[in-house]
Amino acid sequence: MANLSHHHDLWISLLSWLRDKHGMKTDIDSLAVECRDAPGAGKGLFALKDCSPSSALFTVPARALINVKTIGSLYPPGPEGHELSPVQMISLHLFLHKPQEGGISNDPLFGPYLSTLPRDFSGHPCTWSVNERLLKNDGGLERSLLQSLPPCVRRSLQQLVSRLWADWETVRSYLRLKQEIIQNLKTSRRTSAESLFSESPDNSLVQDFLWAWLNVNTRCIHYRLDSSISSPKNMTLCPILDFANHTPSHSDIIPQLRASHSHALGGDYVFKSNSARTLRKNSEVFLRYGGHANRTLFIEYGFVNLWEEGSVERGEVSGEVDVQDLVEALFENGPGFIAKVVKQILEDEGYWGDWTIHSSPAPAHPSYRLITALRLYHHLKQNMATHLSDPVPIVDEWRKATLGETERISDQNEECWRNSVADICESVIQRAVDGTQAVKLLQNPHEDRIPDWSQWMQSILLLWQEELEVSRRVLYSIRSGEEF
Ligand SMILES: C[S@@+](CC[C@H](N)C(=O)[O-])C[C@H]1O[C@@H](n2cnc3c(N)ncnc32)[C@H](O)[C@@H]1O
Repeated sequence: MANLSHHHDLWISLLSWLRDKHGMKTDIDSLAVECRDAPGAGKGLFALKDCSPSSALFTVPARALINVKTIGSLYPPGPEGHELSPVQMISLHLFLHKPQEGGISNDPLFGPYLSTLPRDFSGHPCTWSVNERLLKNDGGLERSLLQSLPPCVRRSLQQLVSRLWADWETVRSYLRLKQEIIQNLKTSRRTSAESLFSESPDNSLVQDFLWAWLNVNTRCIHYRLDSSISSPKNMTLCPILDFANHTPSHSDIIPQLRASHSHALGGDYVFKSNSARTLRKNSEVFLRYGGHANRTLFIEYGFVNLWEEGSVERGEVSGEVDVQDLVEALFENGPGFIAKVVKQILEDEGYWGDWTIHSSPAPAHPSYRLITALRLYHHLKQNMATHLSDPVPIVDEWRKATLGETERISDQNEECWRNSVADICESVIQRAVDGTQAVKLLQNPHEDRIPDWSQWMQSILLLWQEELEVSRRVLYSIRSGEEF
């Protein structure tokens, strides 16, 4: 109960800050949502009243957002052009002003907002990876959790975690050059910088940066600050909105910049209800984070969309599996130096990687990128005796089929790549069966300390189940002679 009321107090403080400091309207006519417990997903946003389609839900003043426009002057470029990226800058700000355990943030600018951010990311796979490295021999639990993940999930996670470590190093180098940032902090608890600049900083500092970085990664949304739509600056942390959980089917909240500010970038952020739906009082208000595959949701956000066993295979739920490791292994096990040649050509032509199989739309199918890569491999393999030293004519034939100038390279080539897809599906099926078995054997080592264990296991099992059902379905398509 104490915890519940603590959260409620933080929410009330946030609203007071938004109203008194930033002039936000927080009466029920202007703020139609509130933060409540969302079982299985932490906190969530809920409607305080019925809201008709396209009605205003709330408007967050521009100055209450955390982005390069509102904090950029605190973190100017360093002497040798050392500039922080938006992710690094916002992460640094959160890192410097992380709330004390069980307390609030002393940040004079955004304290009441930072105090509402989640404190615990122990179920996020990025945390498992960082702790495995920090705790070394004591990181056995984290190691077995990581080893229980499907290989493609582990691989995507490694890429994400590499970004985290690179950002941490950049932020440390920046602070080393601009030590006055820490020296001038009046209210932050980061008053001493000694360990920060040592070769191996205290684990607690790394974990605080991880907390900051995960908040940025899981809560920032697109917000136009730069005239170029693809600029990395176009992101922000946004109070209230960042309590919205994801649903794959639709968005109840539609972000938009206030029309009267459309000439100016970085105006107040207005959120309206969906134009095709009425929101019912007390219903949860969802934001669709994007059409992400479950492995992406898992590594970026630490959860997966829930679905019923069998529904991917029945075509009711869409599933996707990344098979890059198996395709690379196929190339590596090919004759001679073929792997090197194939990689070089596919990289040059923009077809390296992102090789997936999909359960929908029917028929379940390999991605075009996967078919294209396999076509090249088999064409080279069939002609390597004569052409590997000069693959230009082979590549030309492959390119023609890729660009649709010819329908196919040859019937034999079609048969070969289809057989490879079937082999890949069989491998995925086998390892999904083994992987599921291994996860079921994993034990919660500290029942009292990991209350969310069964939820973590459910997510990992669903990732394996998706691998199983998608690959079975694609194998069925291949064996039935489906054309893709
Ligand atoms: C933008 S925050 C949403 C608010 C968050 N639930 C909280 O307690 O502050 C994103 C995080 O919420 C959780 N989340 C969002 N949608 C979810 C869902 N459908 N199922 C489970 N967790 C979800 C994940 O932990 C994710 O990283």
